[in-house]
Amino acid sequence: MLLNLDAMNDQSVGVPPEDSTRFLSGCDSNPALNPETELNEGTGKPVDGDIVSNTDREISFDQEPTLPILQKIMDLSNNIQNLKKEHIFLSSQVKDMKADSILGPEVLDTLKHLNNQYELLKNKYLQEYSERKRLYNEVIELKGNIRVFCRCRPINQVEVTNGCTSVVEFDPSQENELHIISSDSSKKQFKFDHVFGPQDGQEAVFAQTKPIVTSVLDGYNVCIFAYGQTGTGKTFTMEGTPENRGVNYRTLEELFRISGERSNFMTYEIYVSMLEVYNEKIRDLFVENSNQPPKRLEIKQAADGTQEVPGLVEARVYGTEEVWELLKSGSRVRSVGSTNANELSSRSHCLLRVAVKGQKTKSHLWLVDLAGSERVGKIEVEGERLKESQFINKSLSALGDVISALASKTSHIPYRNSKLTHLLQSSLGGDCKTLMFVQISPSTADLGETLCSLNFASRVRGVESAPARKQADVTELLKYKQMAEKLKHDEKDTKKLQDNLQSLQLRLAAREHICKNLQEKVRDLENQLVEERKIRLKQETRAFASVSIQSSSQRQETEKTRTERKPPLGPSKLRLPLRRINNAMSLPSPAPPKKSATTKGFSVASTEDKENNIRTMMAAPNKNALLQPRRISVAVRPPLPSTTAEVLKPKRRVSIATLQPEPSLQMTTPLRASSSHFQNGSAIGRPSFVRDQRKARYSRLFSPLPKLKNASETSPTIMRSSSKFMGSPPLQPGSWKPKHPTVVALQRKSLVWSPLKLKGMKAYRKSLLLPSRPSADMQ
Ligand SMILES: Nc1ncnc2c1ncn2[C@@H]1O[C@H](COP(=O)(O)OP(=O)(O)OP(=O)(O)O)[C@@H](O)[C@H]1O
Repeated sequence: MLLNLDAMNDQSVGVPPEDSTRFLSGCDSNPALNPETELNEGTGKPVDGDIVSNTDREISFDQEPTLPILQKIMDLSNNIQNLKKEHIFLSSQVKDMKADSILGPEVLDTLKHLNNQYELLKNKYLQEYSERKRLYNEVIELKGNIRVFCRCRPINQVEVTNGCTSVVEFDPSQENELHIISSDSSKKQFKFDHVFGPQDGQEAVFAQTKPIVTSVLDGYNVCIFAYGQTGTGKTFTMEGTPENRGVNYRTLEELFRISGERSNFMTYEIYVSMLEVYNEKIRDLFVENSNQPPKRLEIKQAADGTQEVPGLVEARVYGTEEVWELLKSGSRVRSVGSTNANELSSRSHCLLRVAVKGQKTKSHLWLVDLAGSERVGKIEVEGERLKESQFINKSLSALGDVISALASKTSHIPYRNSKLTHLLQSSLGGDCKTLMFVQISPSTADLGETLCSLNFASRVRGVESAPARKQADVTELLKYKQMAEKLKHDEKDTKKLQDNLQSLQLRLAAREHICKNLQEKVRDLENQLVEERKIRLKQETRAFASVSIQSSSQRQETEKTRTERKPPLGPSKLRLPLRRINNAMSLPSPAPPKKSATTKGFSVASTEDKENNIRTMMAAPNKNALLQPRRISVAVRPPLPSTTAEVLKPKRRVSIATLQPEPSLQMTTPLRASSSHFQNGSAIGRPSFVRDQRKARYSRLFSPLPKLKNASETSPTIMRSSSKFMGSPPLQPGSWKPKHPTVVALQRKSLVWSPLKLKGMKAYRKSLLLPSRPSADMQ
């Protein structure tokens, strides 16, 4: 700030110039404090050229006292200087802050980190968004791509005056069905995806519609139309009134809201067009009526396969108010006419097209207010109105055909049968979503038309949910249901099997335990047997030694006795052949046989059983029956033709008796001796029962072999038995030689035949030899 001191001097009255000069000279010495000096910003030094030379204009204030104004100037100059200093200081501070704190590396790092986080969150959000979109779409598809809502308007004043009543009944608990009371008081039920009653406002309607319309932002084509008789509220539902705005306005409002929400990562452009199809002609409703004839619009197929109307005005919209004005202007242009059903009846189909252009997508939403569907006769029209009605009906029936074809998934969809369906082609079918509002009147006067509309809507919905689609769903459901039942059943079975397995395992464990015990017992018994055999062998060896000494003297005597006493053998027919022990027959017994030890085909009866069998056998009249080969206890002997008393006598083993070796051959086996007591199947010349059975047995076993005079002396039975048992040919004195390996072995070896030798006959040995030893004589 420069002060014009010359001027000041002129104005200063009574101030001595000397005093003034003195006063100012102090300020001059320091240029920074000189109010006239403009300091260089930053250095605080005076700017060159701004230094004021006070020598030229020295002012002396000596003569006059300092004026108050001058004092004020001085104060202000001081203030200025202070402020300048402060400014310089603050400037340097700002410079420092810029360099260090604001854009320092830490701040930059933080910013970078935040930026990364932002990108990450943005990507996550986009992923979630696409997933939500997919799920949302699935929900819509599950509900059905073609959905039908029914809306019934309230009964109006005219209808009340005319005495009409409501024919529609709603069940508040069932929001998707309604009943129509017919003239005969019968009720007809209709079901839809949702039913709106007279009390349901525009908000409630749009709440159900919203999920479908917003699909357009996700790239789906959507078509919503209102169908019904004239005056039932189609225009009210779609356009609404300023107080009760309809689906069209609310849809655009919602689209703006969502696009605003997504504006951070997605940008949408929204365009609207409005047209009507009147008498099969397309008219642009955004072109105001003028005196010129309206431009004729046609439908063309675009390169991407969509239907376009070249020349149709498409207005980009940015907000709801703008939309409302456009809709109003379009509605004004629409063709309306007065019918006796509606003062301002829509005589055309009004279509509002909303095009949404996303970053990669472009989709269309059609909001259609159809012309009244009533039958021609109903509204008593003629002339131009009649023609309109015919066009309307034709196009509505074409729409019905298209929806039916879509729902039943037929290969040909008749889109081109009307301008309406042709226009909607790319928004009807495929993965497009379709919603139909069927508007009805509650009045009794409109019952016929109401039933017509409801039947049409039911057909649309019913076909949609019938074979092609719903049935597939039902089949799938049934399949899952069956699978679930099977699974349940299988689980039950598995549980049962597990229980069974568990019990079997327990039983097995118990059996194993028993088995182990039995094995131990068997082992003990075998050991016992071995011991016993050893003892017996010793005894037999001793007995044989003593017997062989007396054998020569006794042989003569024995033979003589045998020849005298031995009765001839019975006829061979009556004698039963000796059988293999495992092929022996059992005797028929009236009583079931008692439990006996059985080992691999060998049945060993108890002593009591054997006796019973013998008795039964004796009593059996049919002897052939006895010959039937059956398993028989080796303890049982076949009956003999001799007396009962003889039969009951203990017998010697036939097998032993049949062995007839060469007389010359000196047999060392005790088997040879056994036949000496056996003649005609009965033991002769031996005590009937010997108390010491073992001794008796030994004596029998080791008695000298009988001398056979000739072959004729040998009983055929014996021969046969012998041959069967040992495989030896009929005996020829002096010529017979054993051929069978067993016999040869027996002759060579000094051994006693015993069932003990049989392998695998543990039970046999156990029961026959050890525990019931006395029964051995029965063999
Ligand atoms: N749900 C409703 N609530 C209140 N008023 C309704 C309702 N639905 C229809 N209206 C009224 O009924 C009258 C006829 O409705 P609107 O013109 O919408 O019928 P429309 O089906 O479009 O008839 P048209 O086919 O002849 O154009 C209007 O006055 C409208 O306000």
